[in-house]
Amino acid sequence: MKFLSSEQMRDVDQFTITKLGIPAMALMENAGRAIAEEVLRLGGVDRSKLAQHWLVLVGKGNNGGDGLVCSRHLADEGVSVTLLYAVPRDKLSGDALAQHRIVEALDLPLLEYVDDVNLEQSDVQRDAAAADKSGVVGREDLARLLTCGGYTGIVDALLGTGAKGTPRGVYADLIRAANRSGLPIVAADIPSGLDADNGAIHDPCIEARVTVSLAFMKAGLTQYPGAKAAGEVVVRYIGIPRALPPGMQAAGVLLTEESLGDELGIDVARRREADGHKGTYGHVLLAAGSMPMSGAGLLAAKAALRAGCGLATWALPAAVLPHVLGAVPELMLAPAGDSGAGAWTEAAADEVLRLLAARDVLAVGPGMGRFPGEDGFMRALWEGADRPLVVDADALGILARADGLARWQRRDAATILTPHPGEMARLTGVSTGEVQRDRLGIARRFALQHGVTLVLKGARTVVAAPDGRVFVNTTGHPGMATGGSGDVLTGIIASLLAQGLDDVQAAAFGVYLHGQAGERAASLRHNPAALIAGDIIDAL
Ligand SMILES: NC(=O)C1=CN([C@@H]2O[C@H](COP(=O)(O)OP(=O)(O)OC[C@H]3O[C@@H](n4cnc5c(N)ncnc54)[C@H](O)[C@@H]3O)[C@@H](O)[C@H]2O)[C@@H](O)CC1
Ligand SMILES: [K+]
Repeated sequence: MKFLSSEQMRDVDQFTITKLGIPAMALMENAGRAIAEEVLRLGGVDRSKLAQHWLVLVGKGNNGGDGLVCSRHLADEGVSVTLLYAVPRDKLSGDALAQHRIVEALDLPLLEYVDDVNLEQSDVQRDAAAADKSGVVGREDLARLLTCGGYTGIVDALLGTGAKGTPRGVYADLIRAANRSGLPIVAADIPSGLDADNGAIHDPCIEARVTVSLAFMKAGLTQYPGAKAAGEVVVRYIGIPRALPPGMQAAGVLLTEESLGDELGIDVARRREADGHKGTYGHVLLAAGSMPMSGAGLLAAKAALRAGCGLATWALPAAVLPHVLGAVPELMLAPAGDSGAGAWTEAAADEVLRLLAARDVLAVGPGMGRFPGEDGFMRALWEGADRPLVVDADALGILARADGLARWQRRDAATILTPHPGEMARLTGVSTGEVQRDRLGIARRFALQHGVTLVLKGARTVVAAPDGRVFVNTTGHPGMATGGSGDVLTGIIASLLAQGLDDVQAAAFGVYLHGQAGERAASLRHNPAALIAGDIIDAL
């Protein structure tokens, strides 16, 4: 499933209206109808339509217009509706104003929210208040109206993709009051207060039970905390063609079994050749582990085998080898340089590169620790490995400290980096918070700039390709937030590369399989808090 940024959504709207000639009012009609259907689905679970009373919060733009159409359809279904406008009715713009005239002609109950502070300052609002005292709700009345009004739920049609920045004034009041009411909220298009482009939320932001994303999924609904504020996301067709206008590339694609096949050409059934042998499925070389972090190497290597590669060799400091010998009998072990205490050395890079000559892919980093000469070690692998390279964990730390992306030769073979948000922050020199506020944008720019495939881990992992394409994973489970989970992912991705998938395919399918295995592993536990990384491997 494709998702779009707010700017792309505007372009698609414009293309549909001006180039195709589908009237904006027709799109709004379909949008409002779709929202009403979702309201009825939510409200109908335990109540009849006649017993329901929805409060529809209406903003001044087209999002408000959607809310007005929705309320008209709800009323027609026999559901009671009350409209609460964020602005005086004559301040609605464009198509929303046209929709207002319709609901006015139908005599739907209508209230206007007036911020009491502004009441003294604004002539327009004072006039509006004077014109219809009974229809005006002040700040004092707002909480009482929402909590004691007997409403079934709230439709949030305050702000959509046209919103900029933090909700201001009356909008902020209405959003806060809606959240405090505890009533279920259905958001039109996006929860008001959400940044539709990156999933950041402003203060305040609607906390929706259901979000009805119109025409296309919006980028901001794919990432946390926006994904949480959105609740259940339903994408509804409103008459805008599903094919994008010529030349437009979606902001990203959600990874599902369907999109892995259609967009990335992956055989998700993972058929094996009837006459295949272990050589058919590739040979992974892993450089990982040190004393006492040998487990990271074991997890990554075992995950690689479970993900289907024909062979896996684990290169590790010689002194560690006796301690892990036989732990995974299917695995080959290769001692590589050692400081004497089970730590890596700069010279070990030569041995790793020698081993790589007879193998298909190199994964480096899990449990490697810090060591003297790490800069030279990593540079030798970065510049010398003429095979696909997966860089994870401690190897990412070396890359960041050495400023390798700027200082070292650009690689010809495929490169996949798999940072968690903290590692991404060190690679980019910004804070973890800044990374999390714009995961899609930061991942995309980084991949484009450095010519690598970037896997930015965390709930809804982002995969950014060197050509600017972005994918967001949909599988996974909070139980996977446990030590070693990332090592397992590294093994899976390396394994898929060894089996002939390209860098973007391996990264995308890797995060998908990893998340799916995590879901399965969590479901096998009485409480998913008990999930450990080895369970993910077992569930592969
Ligand atoms: N033809 C179209 O363009 C369609 C648009 N649709 C709806 O229209 C929405 C986009 O409509 P608009 O572009 O009119 O914009 P919105 O309705 O999202 O809101 C824009 C209005 O809110 C105000 N505003 C912006 N940022 C604010 C802030 N931080 N605090 C307070 N007020 C703020 C602005 O004054 C502006 O008038 C979509 O999300 C969707 O719901 C649907 O009706 C389908 C068709
Ligand atoms: K909204």
